[in-house]
Amino acid sequence: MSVNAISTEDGRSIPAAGTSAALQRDTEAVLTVSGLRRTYGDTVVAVDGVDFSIHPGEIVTLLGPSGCGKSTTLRTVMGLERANGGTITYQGRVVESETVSVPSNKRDMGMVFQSYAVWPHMTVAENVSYPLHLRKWKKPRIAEAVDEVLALVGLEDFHDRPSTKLSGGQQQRVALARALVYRPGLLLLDEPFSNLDARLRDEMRSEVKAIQREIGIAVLFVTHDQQEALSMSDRIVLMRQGRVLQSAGPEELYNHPSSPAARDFLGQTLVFRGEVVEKTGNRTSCRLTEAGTIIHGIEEGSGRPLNIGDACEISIRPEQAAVTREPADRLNEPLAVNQIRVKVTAALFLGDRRELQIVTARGQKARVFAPLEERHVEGDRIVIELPEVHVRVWPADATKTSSAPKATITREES
Ligand SMILES: Nc1ncnc2c1ncn2[C@@H]1O[C@H](COP(=O)(O)OP(=O)(O)OP(=O)(O)O)[C@@H](O)[C@H]1O
Repeated sequence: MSVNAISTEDGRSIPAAGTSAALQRDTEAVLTVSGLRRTYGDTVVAVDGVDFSIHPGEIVTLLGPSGCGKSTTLRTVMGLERANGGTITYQGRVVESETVSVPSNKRDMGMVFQSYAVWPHMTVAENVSYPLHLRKWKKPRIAEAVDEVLALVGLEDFHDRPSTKLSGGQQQRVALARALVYRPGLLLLDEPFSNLDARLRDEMRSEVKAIQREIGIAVLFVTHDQQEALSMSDRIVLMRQGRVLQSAGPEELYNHPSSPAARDFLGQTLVFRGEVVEKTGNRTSCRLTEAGTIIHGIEEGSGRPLNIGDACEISIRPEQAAVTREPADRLNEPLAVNQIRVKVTAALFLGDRRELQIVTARGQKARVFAPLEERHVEGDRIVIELPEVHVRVWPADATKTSSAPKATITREES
């Protein structure tokens, strides 16, 4: 499936990603969305001043909870919805603004929907060639482009297969081939894997990413699935209530969320309350409200520096908290810094490790992970260690901007 160059309708040859020609490609944004606004009637503000851009060869993902405006943003980029404000610039020209709205079929973008939208009365090749007939390509070039794209998505042997005789994953590949066949400058993917079973979804994620890397196309991807966003994206635009909360690479977003809302949406978090007792260099030390233990950590985000005496929140990702091997007879002794004592409420075998569901002295429920050799059972009292390098300290009132926590996110009951 290796492709060095891909051909376009007018016979141009576009360098594939990874080739030296591709390295010289234009680094200007393929797509720039600025101040995008979309309302429905007088009451619904679906998109409220969204800004982001996509550079050549990048996968940018719009991620956020249901109803935050992801699909509306994507559909407005595609030209299926009109904007009420802001500008969309694509390949150097404005395609959407107060005065301009280029129709979707003139935008040279490919789109794959959640419901594959493969036409049942057509064969694979007929489905895939359809956009080329609409664009009045000549027959020999259609045949060539269809063969090329079917090879790209691994369907070269399914050319004449009726679309009804395809599995879900194969239909999704047909939809992808149909979106790519005219070599658009941008591929839009709206939750394309959500109808597939878990195994196939994993497989398709890797394949789509490999295809994207191979042809070097820019992608705007919409999902509400954190794992999908983290594994697929070069950059994630995290949205909430029609606005951008934070835009960053997956690791940056996960490790350095700029607000509790961003932190709590992406992944699980253990959160404790406390008070700042010392600040030295990068270290902020807090006394935990519930145990009196001192926790050292790194101050994070939210703009307002903490002072000694301020109420604060201490957070850590569960996988970064370690279960210590504290002997049972020392369990009543004072704790060292960055330790907290908890009780196990359930121990689950996950195959490669154990998940311990825990509760703190003040009733906060959480989960941590332990190696297989740690055979804790319900009712055990254990000590968990919060390594300083992974502990983040926030102003306590910063949570007021936080979105409602998901079921898996735990926070201290106040
Ligand atoms: N045609 C419409 N008429 C009225 N309100 C709409 C319409 N389309 C979307 N909305 C509203 O706009 C908001 C954003 O919807 P949108 O579909 O963009 O969210 P989303 O983040 O893609 O959600 P999901 O992940 O559930 O698809 C929601 O409150 C939704 O109810």
